[in-house]
Amino acid sequence: MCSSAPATPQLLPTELLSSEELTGFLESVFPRSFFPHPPTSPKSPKALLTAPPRKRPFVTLTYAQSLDGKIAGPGGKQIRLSGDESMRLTHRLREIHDSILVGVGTMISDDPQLNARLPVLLPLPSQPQPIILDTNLRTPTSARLMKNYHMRITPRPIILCEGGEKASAERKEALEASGATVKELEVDEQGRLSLESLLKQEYVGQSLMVEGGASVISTFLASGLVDLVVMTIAPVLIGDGVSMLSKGAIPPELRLVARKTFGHDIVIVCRPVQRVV
Ligand SMILES: NC(=O)C1=CN([C@@H]2O[C@H](COP(=O)(O)OP(=O)(O)OC[C@H]3O[C@@H](n4cnc5c(N)ncnc54)[C@H](O)[C@@H]3O)[C@@H](O)[C@H]2O)C=CC1
Ligand SMILES: Nc1nc(O)c(N)c(N[C@@H]2O[C@H](COP(=O)(O)O)[C@@H](O)[C@H]2O)n1
Repeated sequence: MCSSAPATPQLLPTELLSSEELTGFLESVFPRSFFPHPPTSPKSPKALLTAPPRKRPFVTLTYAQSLDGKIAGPGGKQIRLSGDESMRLTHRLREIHDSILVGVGTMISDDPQLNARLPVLLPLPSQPQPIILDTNLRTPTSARLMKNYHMRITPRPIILCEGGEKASAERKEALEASGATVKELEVDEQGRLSLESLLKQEYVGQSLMVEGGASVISTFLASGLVDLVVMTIAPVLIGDGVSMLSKGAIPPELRLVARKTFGHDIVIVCRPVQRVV
């Protein structure tokens, strides 16, 4: 007799990855400038003292997907895809980047915390600066990012919106009162917040971790501004759901940099290369 599928995949237990092994993997794929100090040292001195001058911040795009290329369930429902080991990798990535970015679609669906809290919550100076691409200021004022800011768990989030007459003074005021900083950014020809312009902003620091969702992943990949893609592939099938690339997205070619098994998941690290037409 046929029974319905379990909500959570029934997987065999695996060994938890050691901290040294995790660090070793990251050191093998990221530039040296990411690891000058012990992991818990504050971010700004790290960035100021050791990073070599770059024309723009280092951009890491990272997300978790199912075997059928989905990053969320039907209607954008958040799904825990990463196992414990690859989730720890995500949190180490958050720790080593100066800033972390999501789009407003993710803010509305997931209400993410975007902090480094695994295996333990890191002190405020080691947390990345949260940045939200939110053209029309749709971020809920009740977002956990604001609550965490008030509890001194994460830096005050920066919400980026379209400027000029289209910016709603009322929404801006409400979001600032709830604990965010709202800043305006140029828009590109498609009317999206300009990624080129974003990467010139001082609050991005020297490294940006882009976590999604699908639209943001797609525009960053098409922009040619991504240095490294770190994707976690979980051994599950979702079926109906949100694909990692939006409809019509033009992805770049990718070159494999590294791959490693993290528990039940495979983490693949790639470098985008310009597509030769
Ligand atoms: N599995 C994973 O690793 C992740 C999954 N997700 C999932 O992704 C889904 C959300 O994805 P989307 O709806 O596509 O929303 P999204 O999070 O990509 O936000 C898109 C919105 O950002 C704004 N935006 C402004 N400038 C932009 C630009 N230059 N490029 C792209 N967007 C720009 C626009 O208002 C746009 O509608 C959720 O279901 C969430 O659960 C999100 C992050 C990671
Ligand atoms: N690495 C990873 N694995 C998954 O299985 C995921 N669903 C996600 N999602 C991303 O993480 C955000 C949630 O962050 P918090 O745990 O609230 O800090 C979510 O919004 C996605 O960006 N990532």
